[in-house]
Formats: sequence, structure tokens, C-alpha cells
Amino acid sequence: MSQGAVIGIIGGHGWMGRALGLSLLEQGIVSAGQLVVSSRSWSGNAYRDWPDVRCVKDNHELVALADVIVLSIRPEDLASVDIEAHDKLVISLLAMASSQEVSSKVGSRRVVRAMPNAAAEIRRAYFPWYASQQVTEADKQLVQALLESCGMARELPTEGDLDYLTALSGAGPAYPALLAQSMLEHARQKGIDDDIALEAVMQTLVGGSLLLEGLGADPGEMVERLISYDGTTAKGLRTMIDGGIHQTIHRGLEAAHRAASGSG
Ligand SMILES: NC(=O)C1=CN([C@@H]2O[C@H](COP(=O)(O)OP(=O)(O)OC[C@H]3O[C@@H](n4cnc5c(N)ncnc54)[C@H](O)[C@@H]3O)[C@@H](O)[C@H]2O)C=CC1
Ligand SMILES: O=C(O)[C@@H]1CCC=N1
Repeated sequence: MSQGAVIGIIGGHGWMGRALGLSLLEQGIVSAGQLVVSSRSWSGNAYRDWPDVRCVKDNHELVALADVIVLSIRPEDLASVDIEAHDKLVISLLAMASSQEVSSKVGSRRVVRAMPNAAAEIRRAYFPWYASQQVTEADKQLVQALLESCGMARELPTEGDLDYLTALSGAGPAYPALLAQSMLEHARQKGIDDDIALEAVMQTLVGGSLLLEGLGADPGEMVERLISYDGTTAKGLRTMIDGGIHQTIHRGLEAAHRAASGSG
């Protein structure tokens, strides 16, 4: 699947790096011998069940061993990465760093920018990616195979689209978490036992999401259907809509998009 390429993940013990590394191994996309990970400081070894994974401290060693380099560090740590990738394929998972910036920092014009989300941990990420001009068709096939180990991967036509999706899907798992937090707070205020409140919120949000996925239709259709039902749900929905929930969500997405585009 990975055409025998050695994959090196800089930051491979971090949240996203570990999710990608373990997904690749668990699904047999790469063998343990094909994976090298580096970290500045690691607490516990996420790869303890895979003794043939090479864990290094020195990114120069990783670059020498790897055919494909994945950058999975925080954007503020990009300045500390002192490597020369010699035009090897580089996949950057960084928000707020353009392919041009990554390219000049790591010494490669074969740069792909990809945007995971927190659901990569359970292999349910939406993982869009954008390839710079020097990325070949064979590179693209490899990138798609690597990223879809974490969920659903999709090539995008422009880098601007990737900046937008950073705000929408990259940050996205935080939005249902916010909704859950708010619902839970309200249930507790109404005197519902903590355990029951949590169980009700989780089962409802997970069940509702699975239902939407199964319907595969415009989510607006479900909202409209429940508004026309004209029962208790309609009362709740109308009050939220009239209170400006759409505008609030759109403002939040705008703010995240501005940050992702480097203008926030
Ligand atoms: N966590 C998330 O939900 C998402 C994160 N991202 C992007 O993924 C990237 C990684 O984020 P996380 O995994 O959440 O961060 P993290 O902080 O969990 O992991 C980063 C890892 O990089 C290591 N590191 C830092 N500098 C290093 C260096 N010079 N050499 C080797 N290792 C180094 C750190 O020790 C740490 O283990 C970020 O750029 C972020 O924008 C994108 C979408 C979602
Ligand atoms: O919050 C962040 O900057 C990263 C990128 C998108 C999700 N997490």
C-alpha cells in the first residue's frame, strides 16, 4: 500500500502524530520497520507494542532514514525545526503555516498540507489535503493512502480551501463538545442527576450524529421536518434560531478561518 516507503513523523508522539502513526500501523499501511518518529520530549511510548518502530530524538537522523516526512508539531515550533529535506515529499499537518513557509523552512518543494481533526484518534477524521505543484501523481496516491488510515481523506483544489476547512473540520470536533457542554450545564441547572445528564447528552449527540450520517441528506431537511411537526422540538429550535444561533456559529467559523489564514 505504501510502496515500501519509510515514513518519518516529526512530533510522532504528539496528539495528531501518534494518531497517524498508530493508524498506519494498525491498518497495515506501513510495517513497524517503515516508521520513524521523533519527539522533543515524550512521556510514555505510544509505540511500545511496535518495537520495530524507530524512535529518534534527532530530526536529521529521521530525515536521513525517511522517504516521506510528516510534520506534526505545533505551528509555533516550526521555527525550531532545522532540517534539509532535499526535495523529499513533506506532509505538513500544521494550521496557520502556508505551503510556501513550510517549503522554505524544510528545503523541499514537494509539500502537501493536510488538516486532520481530533477524531483521527478513533479513525473517524475528515482529513482534507492540498498538494503544491511539484507533488507528483504517485506522491498524491501515497498521500491519500496514508491519510485515509485516519478516516476520510480528500484532495482539495486550492490552499485557500484548506485554510477554510481548518476552521470547519480541523477545529470541528470542538463544536459538538461545546454543544454538549451547554446542554449538560442546563440539565444540571434543572436538577437532573449528573450521571443521568451526562448519559442523556452523550447518547443524544452520538445517536443524533449517527442518524444524520445514515440519512445522508441535507441536515436542514431534518430541522425543517421537526419544525413542521410543530411540537416541543419546534419550540426549542425556533427559539434558538430567533436568538441568532446561525449568526453566532457563522461568526465563530469566520474567526477561526481568519486565524487559519494568518489574519486573525
Ligand atoms: N490537535 C488537533 O485537534 C489538531 C491539530 N492540528 C495540527 O497538528 C499539529 C500537531 O498538533 P498536536 O498533535 O495537537 O500537538 P502536540 O503538542 O500534541 O504534539 C506536537 C509534538 O511535537 C513535538 N515537537 C515539538 N517540536 C519538535 C521538534 N522540533 N522536533 C520533534 N518533535 C517536536 C512535541 O514534543 C509534541 O510531542 C499542529 O500544527 C496543529 O495545528 C490540526 C488539526 C487538529
Ligand atoms: O486549534 C488549532 O489551531 C488546531 C488546528 C485545527 C484544530 N486544531
